[in-house]
Amino acid sequence: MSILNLFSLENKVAIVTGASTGLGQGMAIGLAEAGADIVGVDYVESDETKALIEKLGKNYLSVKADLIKINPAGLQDIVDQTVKRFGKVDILVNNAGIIRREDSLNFSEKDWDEVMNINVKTVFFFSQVVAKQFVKQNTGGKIISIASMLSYQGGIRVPSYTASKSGVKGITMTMANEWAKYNINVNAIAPGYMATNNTAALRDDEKRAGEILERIPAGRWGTPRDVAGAAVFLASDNANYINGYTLAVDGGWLGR
Ligand SMILES: NC(=O)c1ccc[n+]([C@@H]2O[C@H](COP(=O)([O-])OP(=O)(O)OC[C@H]3O[C@@H](n4cnc5c(N)ncnc54)[C@H](O)[C@@H]3O)[C@@H](O)[C@H]2O)c1
Ligand SMILES: O=C(O)C(=O)C[C@H](O)[C@H](O)CO
Repeated sequence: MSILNLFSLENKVAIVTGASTGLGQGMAIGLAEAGADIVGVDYVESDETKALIEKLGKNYLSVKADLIKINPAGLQDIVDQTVKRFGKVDILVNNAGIIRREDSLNFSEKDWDEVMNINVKTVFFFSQVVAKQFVKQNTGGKIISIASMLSYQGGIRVPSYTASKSGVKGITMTMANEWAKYNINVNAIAPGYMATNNTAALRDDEKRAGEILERIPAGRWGTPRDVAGAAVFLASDNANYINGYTLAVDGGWLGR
């Protein structure tokens, strides 16, 4: 098989959380361009994502769910809907995530719990129910979770986000260690500073936006398209021997 064919996701089925906008939409489009049908899970359904995927000749199933409040039974229900529609699951992209900004002296329990729930607890339990499905199918599969620069650094006024993204990097290694024997690859992508809703407050703050831009060796903020190629690679057979790794897509930020 040629190296280019090994990038193909033809006949694969990918679940992408937070596919309605931002990095999730970019990765859903990238995976569909590589051949996958997509199940987009979001609390806001997007006609735009659906239209863009269908334009590529791929199927899009939209599942509405609040990933802050969902429990493992609710996540299993999404897997069941996917299997009912497409017969199987091959790829999970745990992308949906939120950030809450407040001084650590004043940070609330609500902002702690909501961020930890969606950014790390749901990532773990969605991975668990999808991994069980991979074992049942006896196919192996790929799990990709979205980490952050704040998996490596402290950040400012974002304690629960930093805890959650450090957690994503950690559990990526734990799950990879345990599930490699089932041909399941669990990896993460750590995007740098990307121009999406997640960073709107940073980009609105002229001083902070300037400091960030000045520190990015690439000299620009990242885009959803920048992470799409990394997601396609990690979802493909070219990544079969990569496990437990967090890949920075950061314009060089961490190297500086
Ligand atoms: N933008 C960045 O600079 C950056 C950097 C590193 C990591 N990330 C991470 O990338 C991921 C995607 O973020 P983004 O930048 O595209 O942000 P975004 O806010 O543009 O997109 C987040 C998506 O998740 C969905 N979502 C939010 N809360 C949800 C909920 N409760 N239930 C279901 N869906 C929900 C939103 O509707 C949206 O489609 C997040 O995990 C974020 O932490 C972003
Ligand atoms: O550093 C901050 O305040 C951030 O907002 C972090 C970004 O959202 C992003 O996660 C960096 O990878």
